[in-house]
Amino acid sequence: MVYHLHVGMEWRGWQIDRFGGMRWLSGRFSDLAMKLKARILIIDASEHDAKVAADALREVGAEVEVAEDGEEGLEMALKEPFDAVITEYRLPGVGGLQVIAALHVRKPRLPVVLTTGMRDGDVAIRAIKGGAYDFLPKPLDVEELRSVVDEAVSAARQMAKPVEIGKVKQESDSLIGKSRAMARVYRELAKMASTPVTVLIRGDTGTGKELIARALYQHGHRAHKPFIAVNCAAIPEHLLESELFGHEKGAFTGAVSTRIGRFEQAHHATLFLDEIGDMDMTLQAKLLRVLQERRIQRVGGREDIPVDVRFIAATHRNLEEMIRKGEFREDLYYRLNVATITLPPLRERTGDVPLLVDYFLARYAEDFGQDKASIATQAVEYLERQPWPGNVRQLQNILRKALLKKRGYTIMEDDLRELLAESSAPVFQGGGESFAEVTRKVLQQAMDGEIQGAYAEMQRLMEQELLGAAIELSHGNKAKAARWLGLSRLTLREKLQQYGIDRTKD
Ligand SMILES: Nc1ncnc2c1ncn2[C@@H]1O[C@H](COP(=O)(O)OP(=O)(O)OP(=O)(O)O)[C@@H](O)[C@H]1O
Repeated sequence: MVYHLHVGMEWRGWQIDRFGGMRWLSGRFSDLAMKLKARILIIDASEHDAKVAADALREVGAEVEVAEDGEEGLEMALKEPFDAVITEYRLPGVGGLQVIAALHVRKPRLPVVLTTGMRDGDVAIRAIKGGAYDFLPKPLDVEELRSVVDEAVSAARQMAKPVEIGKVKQESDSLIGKSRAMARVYRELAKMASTPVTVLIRGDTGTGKELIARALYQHGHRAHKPFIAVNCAAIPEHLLESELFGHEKGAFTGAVSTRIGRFEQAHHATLFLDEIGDMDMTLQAKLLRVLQERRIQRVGGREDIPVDVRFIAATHRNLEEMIRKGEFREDLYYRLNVATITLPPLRERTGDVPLLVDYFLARYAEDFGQDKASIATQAVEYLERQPWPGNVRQLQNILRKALLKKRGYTIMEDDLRELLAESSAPVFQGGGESFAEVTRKVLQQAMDGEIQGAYAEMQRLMEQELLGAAIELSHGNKAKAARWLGLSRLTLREKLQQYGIDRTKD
């Protein structure tokens, strides 16, 4: 049974999941809006079922191949490049679980989703323990199928798309930057990748924390096993525990079967806990126990299950400040703070801006089918002088927009000035847009892939607007502004810095 909560256009959210618990599907927009650019293999002996799944995925842009039995499917999956595989449990000859086991060994970075019409919860457990990425009951729910496949495809890309450090290669993502601060990051990265220690990656939004997490994984000793990422901020608090720890049948109303959580799924592999600062205090305590004891109990379970996981965590939050406010556990902080990589904000390494500009322009020119992109020297210098509250992500988005706007003509300083003014205009006031219009605009940006997560973006816009207005009305008097806002002066100063709002005096 699926309940869709439609906010605005295609928001897909709450769902009574196939294990009977509430589940936050992906927190992203419908694949219909997103367009799934992926190559998927469906292994199913039922022509009807294969067609239903294939049509549902083709409709959103995926390229789909179908195999009718396990042997053929396995051969295709091993030979050809796919982003994800969907296999039925019951197949003539080589069964679905065997397909999963074989691919887990030979192509551990290829996510495999098991489908079955059997109501036996044991199949799901065996599949996930055997290395399946996820499990879908039949008859398939089209939206659920698309959502799970979309997640699987992004997981596959996170694992398989190489992250090059300091150099540019086709078909790879690159960490760009020659500044001293980035050189330090690369050194830390090299040192920590080959050790099993838990690494905490810190840095403002858009500074490249996810890239670093992928690089740590790819250059680490568990690169031949899966990389499982959980965004703690994208999953509602009360669902996060079950997502991580799993649950036993009957653990809570509606938990109709046992569910394997991400910790267990990441046994012998790597688990990336993104936005760890957004985890609530109770769960922080439970996470600390996992880090110390390396064993878990499923929600509602008694059995201690050993988990051998390499943890990578990331946050853009100021954990020290959170500890002071009683929002983050100090013991967990000390546990996590042993090995850290801190990414510098872009405004502290403006010397890297020209390199990033070259890199992104070349990439986007290729994506947009343009021969080459050109940008005026003054325009690059202008970019070097900006505060970049959204860091590399913001720079990347501005360049993308500039390229689309100029369609092959040289990008000038004025173009960038205009685009930056648009993107950082005080949307609620000066822009003359209503709250509803802004909301729609932000949702549209998320659908276009310009921003990651409309929720965080709205929060950022509101904060920026509120702080900007307070500073303006107080004529730059931070103490006054802080009082009006009900924030400590320290918090306000940090936030102003984060958003690059100055014009202030203490
Ligand atoms: N040093 C870099 N070189 C090249 N691209 C980068 C670099 N840093 C960030 N990016 C790009 O900027 C975008 C944002 O990076 P990423 O998602 O890793 O940031 P983040 O720190 O995890 O942000 P958030 O805290 O908002 O999740 C991505 O498209 C990433 O590829």
